[in-house]
Amino acid sequence: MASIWITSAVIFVHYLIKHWNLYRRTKVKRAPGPFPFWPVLGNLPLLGKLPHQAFYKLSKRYGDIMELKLGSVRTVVVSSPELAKEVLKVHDLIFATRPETVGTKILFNQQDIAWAPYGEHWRHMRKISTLELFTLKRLEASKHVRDEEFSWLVHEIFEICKDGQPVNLRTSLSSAVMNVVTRLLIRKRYFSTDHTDDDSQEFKELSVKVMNLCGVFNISDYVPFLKPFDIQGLVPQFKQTSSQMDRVFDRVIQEHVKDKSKSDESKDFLDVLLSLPGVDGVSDRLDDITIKAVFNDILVAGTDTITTTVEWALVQLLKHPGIIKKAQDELNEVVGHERVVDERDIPQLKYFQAVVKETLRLHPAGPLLLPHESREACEVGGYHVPAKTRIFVNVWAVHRHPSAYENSLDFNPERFLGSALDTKGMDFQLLPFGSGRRICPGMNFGLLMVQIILAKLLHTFTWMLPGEESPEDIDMGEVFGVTIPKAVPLQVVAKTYINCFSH
Ligand code: HEM
Repeated sequence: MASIWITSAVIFVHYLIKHWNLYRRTKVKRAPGPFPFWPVLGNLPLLGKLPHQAFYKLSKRYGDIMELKLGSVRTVVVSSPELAKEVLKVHDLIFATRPETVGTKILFNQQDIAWAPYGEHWRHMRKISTLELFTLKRLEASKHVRDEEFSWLVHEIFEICKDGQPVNLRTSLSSAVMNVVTRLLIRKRYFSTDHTDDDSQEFKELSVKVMNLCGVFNISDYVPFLKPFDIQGLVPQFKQTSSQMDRVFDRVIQEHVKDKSKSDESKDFLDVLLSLPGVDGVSDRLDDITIKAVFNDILVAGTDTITTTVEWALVQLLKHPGIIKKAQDELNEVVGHERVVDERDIPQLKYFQAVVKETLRLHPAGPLLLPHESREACEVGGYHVPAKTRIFVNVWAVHRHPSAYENSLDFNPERFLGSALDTKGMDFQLLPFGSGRRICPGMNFGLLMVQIILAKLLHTFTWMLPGEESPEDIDMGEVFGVTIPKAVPLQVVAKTYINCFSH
């Protein structure tokens, strides 16, 4: 027994000396950071359950750029607007790739947009997404889908709350958002109480599984020698979900291939993808693997992000009665009580837009963006960043940086009134959608969805907490996953504000 302890101690001391010497011998200047104390795990134990918050706290000690060792992965984290600009603008091309992870390799074969490494395939897919899928024309053409789904959402909330019962807002929101997304993708509506057929059930279960698996932390991605052991038992789940996805999407693709009778206006995303030539420039259509991967991207990236943002907006508004009143007064002034609010009203709703920006500032759905990786060595903030370093832009910290905002922890939409700051990736103190080559391609769609849902909720209802609960009691805890939702889903009671149920 004693010999095991002595051997372990010798290995540990050897490890410390090796790292210390390595640090001292390095000629180039490396960013400061905590000593990678734990053998094998390095700094991983420092991250806890909310890595964006852990990085934020560490940045207070080590600075706006830090280097850490997560398992065996060299990682640099930047936390200020200036350094975010260096990574996403000055060195955009260098940081334009993604690291490979076990899950995304099995689930998407890295043939999607979000997890594809920088290269020909990603460029091609990105071009398709901007020129064919997320165009202004398609956004406008799909307005009726949003109008229908969100007026059903409002009715559903009305029905649940009409006798004073609380609604779990997240459940209702996520079904409505999922329906909009699946209607755009394949003209199908899966998420409703009257859709209980096997297809809908399988699709619902599958989307929940994909979402959960995409958000899971896999130790094998950081400690590669653990990969063959798969100690969390994730690989069978990835594989099983991947083949279930193949089954579901094969069915949908076959249905679409058979039905060629659609007019241009009635084409969905799948029709568009099926009409495009293959990435290789030889095949007459995109291969099924790529199509399925893009579908998954849109389902994962385009649903929870919206639901989470709207839920946080309402939480903040419930905590700030003066702000919700101002937003509702503005809606009443611009829209009035005779009709329902419409997407076309949003440009006139200046205070309301500021509320949405302030929500995206304090609650960015992707607080660390997606991980970037350096394709070659470069310098950031005067420090050397070697090739193949993982980069996290901690926008959660950037959005709280004292150089960017006064009283940065306060929820205060007024800060955006009369300010030209926007969320389109040009202002590096406000980056909820990222910036540069990897900026969110669904940005306009996502922002519009958040705005119109929130506008409808505020215009139609007054909102109250159930029972004796007071705004101070609202739990503000977060959980880390694909997005950062509230740990405890918000329960609220909605009372009708305008009478939109009589017509
Ligand atoms: C409030 C809504 C949304 C937010 C806050 C959001 C945020 C983000 C962020 C932070 C990234 C990573 C950027 C980076 O790594 O530098 C991203 C990427 C992405 N988003 Fe969104 N997103 C939203 C909605 C959507 C929607 C609606 C879609 C599609 C329908 C979408 C599709 C994507 C895709 C495909 C990527 C990967 C881009 C790439 O790697 O080239 N997102 N999004």
